[in-house]
Amino acid sequence: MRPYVYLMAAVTIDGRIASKSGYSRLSCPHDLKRLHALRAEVDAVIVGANTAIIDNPRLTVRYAAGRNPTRVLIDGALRAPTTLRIFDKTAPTIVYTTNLAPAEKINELRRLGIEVVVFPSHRVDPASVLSDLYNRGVRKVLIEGGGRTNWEFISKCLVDEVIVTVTPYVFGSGVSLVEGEGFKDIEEMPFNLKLLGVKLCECGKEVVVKYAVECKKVDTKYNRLEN
Ligand SMILES: NC(=O)C1=CN([C@@H]2O[C@H](COP(=O)(O)OP(=O)(O)OC[C@H]3O[C@@H](n4cnc5c(N)ncnc54)[C@H](OP(=O)(O)O)[C@@H]3O)[C@@H](O)[C@H]2O)C=CC1
Ligand SMILES: Nc1nc(O)c(N)c(N[C@@H]2O[C@H](COP(=O)(O)O)[C@@H](O)[C@H]2O)n1
Repeated sequence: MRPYVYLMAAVTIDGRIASKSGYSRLSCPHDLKRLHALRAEVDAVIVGANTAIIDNPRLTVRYAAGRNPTRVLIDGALRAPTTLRIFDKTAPTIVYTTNLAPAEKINELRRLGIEVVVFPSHRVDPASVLSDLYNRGVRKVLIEGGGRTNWEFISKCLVDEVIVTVTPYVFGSGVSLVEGEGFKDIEEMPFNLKLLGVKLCECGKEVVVKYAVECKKVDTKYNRLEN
């Protein structure tokens, strides 16, 4: 079993979530309120190593009412410095890493009270992350990027809902919403996207688009949700 999975991001009109320099602050204050309201609704928020290192995010609920979710970091080689905000005491944090992680860094994080799960391989398996979170009582998850992490989950049909805010900017290069090996055509996509809604942001400059991810083939082991 796995939790229900949301993926949320703000993109430029050319589909970038960050510029070539790593700049990513795209959302207006209204959109940030939506992000924080969703954080308050879920039990856990997932980010990848680059997002943790570049943004140094808090991943807490500040612009909406509600409790902080558990923060989840996927960091294969455990590159994230222990001084990052994601390791502070404001909310629990779980790190998923691999056998590439230095033992001393794992111990350092554990001494800080961080839960560290080490996969016995060179890769973190996203389906196993979700099933582990489910076993810890997590029923709703928000994936907050970046592009590579989004690919890891969506390419395996491990996302249920995508919420993208299109903002009035163009980067021309940088990080796309989804960054991976890619699909050669729409037939190769393992899912269909069903439009759930479109909303003009309160700021009048951004558009929020919501899609349901419908898997073409349901993997009974990993894609099964609790009913
Ligand atoms: N505008 C927006 O809404 C948002 C923008 N962003 C931006 O996105 C950018 C970062 O995106 P991106 O560079 O794609 O990086 P990610 O944040 O997705 O991090 C990718 C790294 O995480 C580790 N990782 C992810 N999945 C796995 C796995 N299954 N197994 C092992 N390691 C894994 C890898 O580290 P390693 O290579 O060490 O193995 C990988 O290189 C930042 O600039 C950030 O600001 C982020 C979120 C939202
Ligand atoms: N939805 C969304 N819109 C943007 O414009 C963003 N830059 C992000 N980024 C995500 O939010 C994290 C920062 O969180 P804190 O404010 O520090 O709590 C960042 O790391 C991305 O995951 N998202």
